[in-house]
Amino acid sequence: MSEAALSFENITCTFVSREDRSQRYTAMADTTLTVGAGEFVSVVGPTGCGKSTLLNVAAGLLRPTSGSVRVFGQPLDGINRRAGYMFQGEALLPWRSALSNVMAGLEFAGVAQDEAESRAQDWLRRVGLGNFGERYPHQMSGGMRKRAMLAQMLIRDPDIILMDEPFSALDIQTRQLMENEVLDIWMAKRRAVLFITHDLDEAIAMSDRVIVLSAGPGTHPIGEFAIDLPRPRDVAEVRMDPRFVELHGAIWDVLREEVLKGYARQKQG
Ligand SMILES: Nc1ncnc2c1ncn2[C@@H]1O[C@H](COP(=O)(O)OP(=O)(O)OP(=O)(O)O)[C@@H](O)[C@H]1O
Repeated sequence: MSEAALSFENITCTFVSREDRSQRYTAMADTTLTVGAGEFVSVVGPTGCGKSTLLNVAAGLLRPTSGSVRVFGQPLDGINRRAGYMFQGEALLPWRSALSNVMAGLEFAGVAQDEAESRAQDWLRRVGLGNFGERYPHQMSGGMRKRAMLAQMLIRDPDIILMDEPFSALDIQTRQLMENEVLDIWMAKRRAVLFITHDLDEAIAMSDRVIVLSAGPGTHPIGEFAIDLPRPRDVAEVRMDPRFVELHGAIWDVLREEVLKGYARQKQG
């Protein structure tokens, strides 16, 4: 069996509590999960349960309190150099054009200017921004900025792709277009993807496997579902598939209670 691209082994993350500095809050407890090479895995869970914490651990930005992370079998120590990430917010440098933003990672890695520029131009074309390389972030729509961020991440050809609700700020049509684009690119490259979302439809439409997290504190996986829908998929059309509806029902059965618990916790403040 080939080695997992990413494996979390008994990960626990505790933080100093924001409410009472003398207390600790256990965000994630004893979490074990893997993402196979070439596998698209989504993690869903109620708001505030620890999804971003999990991604930060995978990126090497946050060291777990206990447990370990392996990247293609090697213990992760520091930043995960084999991963590219795309977070919820805006990550473009406002003083750089789209082209210049997309080539930034290559420049930092010491790639020659000419080559960086031609590869960036190619990636801009692949994400549908071929004619917009000169635009600055404030001259682009939210969807265009997300496309540029996608190109900025993919240009470095990471072996593992980490995405934290990357399209949550987009309108539904733009979002579905981008989800399909990500799937097309993923089908061509088959990198390992860990995709965080609170949107169950998005998770099912895109993934090979969906993992459900419990509400915090002490978040951990409570369900795992193989998504056996045929590929290639169109994220809008696949939702009509009777098997999609069936999977949605089964996963929602597990997720519902946790969403209610998470909501109640938030209301308590
Ligand atoms: N640096 C920190 N210090 C203290 N508490 C933290 C820290 N980071 C996260 N937490 C807490 O850990 C829990 C999990 O946070 P996290 O951001 O991972 O959740 P999430 O599932 O990504 O949330 P959302 O669905 O709102 O994006 C939350 O209760 C949060 O308040």
